[in-house]
Amino acid sequence: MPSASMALPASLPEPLPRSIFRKFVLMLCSLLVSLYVFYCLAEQCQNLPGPIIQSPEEEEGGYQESDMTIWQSVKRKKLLQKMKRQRSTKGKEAPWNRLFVSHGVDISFHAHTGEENKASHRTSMLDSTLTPLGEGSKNLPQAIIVGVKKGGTRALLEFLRIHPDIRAVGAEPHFFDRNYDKGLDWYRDLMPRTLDGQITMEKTPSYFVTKEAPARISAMSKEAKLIVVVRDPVTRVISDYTQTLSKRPDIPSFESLIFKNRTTGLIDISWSAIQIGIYAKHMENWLLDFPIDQMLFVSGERLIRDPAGELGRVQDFLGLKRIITDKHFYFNKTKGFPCLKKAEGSSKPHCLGKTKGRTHPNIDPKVVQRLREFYRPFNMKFYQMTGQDFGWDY
Ligand SMILES: Nc1ncnc2c1ncn2[C@@H]1O[C@H](COP(=O)(O)OS(=O)(=O)O)[C@@H](OP(=O)(O)O)[C@H]1O
Repeated sequence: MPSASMALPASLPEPLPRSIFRKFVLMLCSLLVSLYVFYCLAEQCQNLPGPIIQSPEEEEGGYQESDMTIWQSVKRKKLLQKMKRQRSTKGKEAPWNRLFVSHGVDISFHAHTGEENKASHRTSMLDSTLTPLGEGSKNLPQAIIVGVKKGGTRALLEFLRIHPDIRAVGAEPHFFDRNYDKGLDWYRDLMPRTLDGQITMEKTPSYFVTKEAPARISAMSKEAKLIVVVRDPVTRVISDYTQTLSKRPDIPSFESLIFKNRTTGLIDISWSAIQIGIYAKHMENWLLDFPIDQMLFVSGERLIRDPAGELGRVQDFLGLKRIITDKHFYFNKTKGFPCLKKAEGSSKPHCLGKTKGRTHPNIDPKVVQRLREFYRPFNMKFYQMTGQDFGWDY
């Protein structure tokens, strides 16, 4: 019988001595471990979001997990799951939690939102800034949904997010009203990463009524495209009141808030909810800094009746291919609103959360009529300015 060593072909090199081989494997392992640790640390730092102040007065509950949260890629989703796993193993004291606390920032969206929802908002904030290392760059927004409060701004943003060429920050940054002193770098850092040709967007409805907002946006970019979702000012003010009522059930009645003098029917224009609906007045301010063709006015009513039609106009305005069409929507009878058939990367239908589409209280028709009269001249002026009849006056 030939021995084992004799069976080896003569051309094979001498095997490495065991001790050298072991050292080599050990070094390789430690190199791989350090690379992995380095990667994890870098990834976490990259994805920590900057603080955002979200007033419960504004879009309370706007951006929930139950809302239409669109993932731009499966890769992002995987990363998020990984971050969630890391967070759950580290408990409540995860680094991003500590960061929010240490900044003293409350990013909850609703005064009445439960703790569970608050946690999901926090996750949503992370979602909106989550981007794998090296994928694209953060840019200042080229298009902003500037208003109006309760107009349908969340629906528009969430629908737009289906478009592969749009990347939007989920929460409202409130940069041009409340956070301007934080500077443009702070603002840019909130934005999601974009690839060449993709448009960065955000929405903050209170910009529309902020005196300084037009000049500040223009100072950032004279070419910025502005989108205003407008809604019948009468329904808008009732919606605004309904939102406040849901948080503070003890507020005075709608009637007592809108009238300065109930007997004479004098409307109290010092109430901010009334002021917001005087669109023509706010427009004068915007037109000092932006030409009208840089502004698009979306009908909040048509956004509900025919979302694809309004989305078509918005995509044209943004210079994008009409990718969002009828086939993306279905009407959810229970919700009473159009919803998305599926978010990207998901096969499930998605509706906005329960704070969107609340049942409004019944208001005395005479009071509604008085409000219609009040707004009519301002609406006429607004139709003239925009060249669009929104059909609120009949
Ligand atoms: N698809 C869909 N689903 C649900 N809700 C929809 C939708 N499209 C428009 N709307 C209307 O959006 C209203 C809320 O407007 P905003 O998102 O601008 O509110 S906020 O200012 O950000 O708080 C909200 O107002 P209310 O009905 O008064 O709750 C809705 O009427």
